[in-house]
Amino acid sequence: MTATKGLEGIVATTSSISSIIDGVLTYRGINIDELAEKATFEEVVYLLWFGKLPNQSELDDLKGKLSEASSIPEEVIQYVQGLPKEVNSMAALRSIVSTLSLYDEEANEMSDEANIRKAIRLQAQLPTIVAAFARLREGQEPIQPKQGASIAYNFLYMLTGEEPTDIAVEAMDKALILHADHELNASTFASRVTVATLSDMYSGVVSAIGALKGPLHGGANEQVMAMLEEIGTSDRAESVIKEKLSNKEKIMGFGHRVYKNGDPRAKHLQKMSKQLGEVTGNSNWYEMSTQIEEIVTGSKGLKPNVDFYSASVYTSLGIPRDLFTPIFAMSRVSGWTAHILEQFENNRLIRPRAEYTGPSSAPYVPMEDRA
Ligand SMILES: CC(=O)SCCNC(=O)CCNC(=O)[C@H](O)C(C)(C)COP(=O)(O)OP(=O)(O)OC[C@H]1O[C@@H](n2cnc3c(N)ncnc32)[C@H](O)[C@@H]1OP(=O)(O)O
Ligand SMILES: O=C([O-])CC(=O)C(=O)O
Repeated sequence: MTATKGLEGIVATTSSISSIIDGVLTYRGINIDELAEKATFEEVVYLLWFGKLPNQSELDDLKGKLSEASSIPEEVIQYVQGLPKEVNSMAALRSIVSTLSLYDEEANEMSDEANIRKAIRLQAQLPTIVAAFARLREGQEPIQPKQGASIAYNFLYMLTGEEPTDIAVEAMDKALILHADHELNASTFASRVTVATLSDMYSGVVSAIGALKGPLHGGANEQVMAMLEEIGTSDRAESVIKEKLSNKEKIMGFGHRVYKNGDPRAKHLQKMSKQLGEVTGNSNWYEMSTQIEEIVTGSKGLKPNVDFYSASVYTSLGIPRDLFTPIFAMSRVSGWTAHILEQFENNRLIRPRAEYTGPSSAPYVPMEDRA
C-alpha cells in the first residue's frame, strides 16, 4: 500500500453533478461560462439537485419553497445573539447550522422526500443566518427576508436593510452561481464521508463548513482581502508580493489542485470586480488585483482561482471581509446537499486505508520503566 499525498489524482467516487475535464467546468454537463452569463442561482440550485434545468413552473415552485423556508427559528436567533461578539464567523456558522438541526423535526429523518425538504431549508436559511449573525454582532436587529425575492437580493437586503442596486444583485447572483459546486473538493468530500456512515444531512453540511473554513480552501477569499489591505496601495504591490514569494509564502487566491492552466470562474469575477469598481468610483482593489495577477503569473506561472477576484467583488459590495467565506458556504451548500443526496442514492461507507509508517513490534513498557 502506497499513499498519495493529499490524495492527488485519486478518483474516489463517481458523480454526475459537476465535472472538470481539460480545464472546463460544467454543472450537469452545462458549461459554467454559459451558466454564469445566462442562469440565475435558483436555476442552478435546481439543476444541481434534480439533474436538469427547471421549466418555468418547476422554477417557480422551487423559488416559492425557498422563500417559504427562509426564516430561521426564534430559538436560533437567540442562540446567535448569545454568541461572543468577536467569534470567528465560520466557527459561528458551523455552530449555528448545528444548532439549527436541533430545531428541525426532520433532522434525523432519512427518506428521500425529507432529505429534499432539508436541502431546501438549508439553502434557504444559510443566507438568513449569515445576515442575522452580521447584524446581531453589531447590535442591530435581524431583517426578515422578503418573500418572493431572489436569494442574492434577499441576502444583500437582510445584511444592510437597504434595497440593493441591480448591479449588486447581479454580482451576488453570479458569485453564488460560480461557487455552487466543484466536483470532489475538500468540503464536498468531507460531507460525503460524513453521510456515507448514514449520518444525517445537517452533520454532512457541518463537516463541510468545517472543511471550507481553512485558508487552503474557502478561507482563502478572506486571506486575499487581508493581503490587498496589507499592500494598501498599488505602488507597493510588486515589492510586497515579491517578498512573499521569496519567503516561500503562498499567495492566497492563486493555484489550484485541479486547474493548472487557470480557473474558468476567475474571469467572470474579474469582470464583475472591474464593473463594480467603475460603479462605486473605487477601482483601487481591482487594479491592485490585476497587478498582483501579473506579478504572480509572470514569476510563478500560477493563475488566480475563484477566491481571488471574489475578494474585491465582495469588498465593492460593502461586505465585511470575515463574511466572505460564509458567503461561499451559502452558495456551496447547494453543491454539498446535491452530493449528499447523490451519496445516499448509492451509498457505501467511505473508508480508505493508510500506509503505516510508525514503529513495528514495539514493546509495551511498564509505567515505572518509562523515561
Ligand atoms: C475554492 C478553493 O478552494 S480554490 C483554492 C483556494 N486556496 C488558495 O488560494 C490558497 C493558495 N493556494 C494553495 O495553497 C495551493 O495552490 C492549493 C492548496 C490551492 C493547491 O495545492 P496543491 O495542489 O496541493 O499544490 P501545492 O500546495 O503542493 O503546490 C505545488 C507547488 O506550487 C506552489 N504553490 C501553489 N500555490 C501557490 C500559491 N498560491 N502561492 C505560491 N506558491 C504556490 C507550492 O509552494 C509548491 O511549490 P514547490 O513544489 O516548489 O514546493
Ligand atoms: O475544487 C477544489 O479543490 C476547490 C474548490 O472547492 C473550488 O475550486 O471551488
